[in-house]
Amino acid sequence: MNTLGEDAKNHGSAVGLSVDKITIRGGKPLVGRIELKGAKNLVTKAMVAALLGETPSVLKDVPNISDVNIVRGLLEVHGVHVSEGAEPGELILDPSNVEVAHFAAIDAHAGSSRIPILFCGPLLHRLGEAFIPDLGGCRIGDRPIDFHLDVLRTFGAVVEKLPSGIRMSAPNGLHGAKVELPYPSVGATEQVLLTAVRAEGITELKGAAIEPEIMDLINILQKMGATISVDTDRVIRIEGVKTLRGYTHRSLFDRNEAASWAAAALATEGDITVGGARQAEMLTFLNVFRKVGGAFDILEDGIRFYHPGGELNPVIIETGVHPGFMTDWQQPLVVALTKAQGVSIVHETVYEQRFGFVDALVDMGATIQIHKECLGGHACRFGQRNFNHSAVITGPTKLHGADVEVPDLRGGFSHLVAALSAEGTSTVSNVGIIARGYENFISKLEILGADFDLED
Ligand SMILES: CC(=O)N[C@H]1[C@@H](OP(=O)(O)OP(=O)(O)OC[C@H]2O[C@@H](n3ccc(=O)[nH]c3=O)[C@H](O)[C@@H]2O)O[C@H](CO)[C@@H](O)[C@@H]1O
Ligand SMILES: C=C(OP(=O)(O)O)C(=O)O
Repeated sequence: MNTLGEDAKNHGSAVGLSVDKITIRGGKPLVGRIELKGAKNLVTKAMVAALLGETPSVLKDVPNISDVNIVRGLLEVHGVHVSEGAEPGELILDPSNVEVAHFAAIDAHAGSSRIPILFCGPLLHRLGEAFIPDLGGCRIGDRPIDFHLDVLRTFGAVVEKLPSGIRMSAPNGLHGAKVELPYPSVGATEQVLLTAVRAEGITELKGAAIEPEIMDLINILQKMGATISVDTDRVIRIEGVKTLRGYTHRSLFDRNEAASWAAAALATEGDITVGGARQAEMLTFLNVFRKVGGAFDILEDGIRFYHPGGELNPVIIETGVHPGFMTDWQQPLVVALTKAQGVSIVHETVYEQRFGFVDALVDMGATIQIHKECLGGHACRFGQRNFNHSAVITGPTKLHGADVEVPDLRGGFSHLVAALSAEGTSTVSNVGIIARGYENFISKLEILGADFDLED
């Protein structure tokens, strides 16, 4: 992300959101039902996968979020024809006329998403060359791309660092390989999948990430004609094929958005039914939600999350790769933990700098200390490395209104939740960033009875 304000506005305007600030009068429980669409962390990759097909793909439940618009723009720059389908949230992606795009055009469309790096494998197969622009995504750590570049080189890609960015080519084609990731990176696993499916020969990936969004990407690639097996112990085998066809697919729901609204229900002492949420992909979250003192009912078409009354309990959470507690779930839940009776710990083991959002919560009256040590019980990659990656939250504290500025996507949602649960009035600015991953969040707040005003 560049300067926060500029970035936030870009995100908001990309989805028709013209506001920058929300003034929230807190202390009112959020109550009602909202509906989810597809997962930001699947839909955007599914759109890239369409590049691999010889025929058009149809993707359903695509949310109106700015990351989707960025990927759409990048596909269009490469000659993919993208149109709306018959049902709301349906996209038709026709890759019949894929063409080389100029670096400047790619850079202009890359925006602040991390997805452009996943275009490499498909574009190398289709066009023999690809460019990687400056990547965005939340600034919650260094977020290097070394695993991606190493993997692509192993497949036979030639990587050149030019003054304008990174250029990639495959003069001898791409070949299946044995690959082992040093850490089960979601993006690098997707890089391997999107490259190996059309590489010559067999790829064996060890140390793969196995998040539900990755499994759904595998579903899509299998529909396209790929042969992929997921073995035990994070091993994925891919048999490369010469051609793939388009797919028709309804995206997995956004489990990160579901967890955010669940935390909002708990922190505001409310009752929110999240239509489209499913139990299986949220098992770990649901266990923690219950331990904290939240209640949930699994419905046929969603999950009802509510505060059943009584006190909330402190917990110790370590974020981790699936099936662990997802790093994108902790921020709104930290707000609920400020209301728990006692000391909670959140040990962030996925990103080294993901507690930037807590300063605003402290300004609102929370008692949170951040430590460099690994406090969850296990040593992680960030221990002994000077990173503030463990949070100690002492409750219960009453939050009061304050003026706060959204630092990143999930941190931003946690600021909304804090303001909604606080006594008095808060102003949350830079809210456009939230549009990167939360579809229609302002209408959803309205539906749930939040008391707020919007400002440009
Ligand atoms: C668009 C998308 O799907 N974003 C998700 C994806 O991000 P993303 O795919 O970027 O996350 P990764 O799983 O790759 O990153 C995990 C860790 O690996 C490190 N790493 C990664 C790649 C690399 O080349 N070198 C390296 O060191 C990262 O810095 C980080 O510390 O998975 C994360 C972990 O579930 C989620 O929080 C993000 O919401
Ligand atoms: C970190 C996140 O996403 P991204 O990888 O797109 O920055 C997130 O969704 O919380």
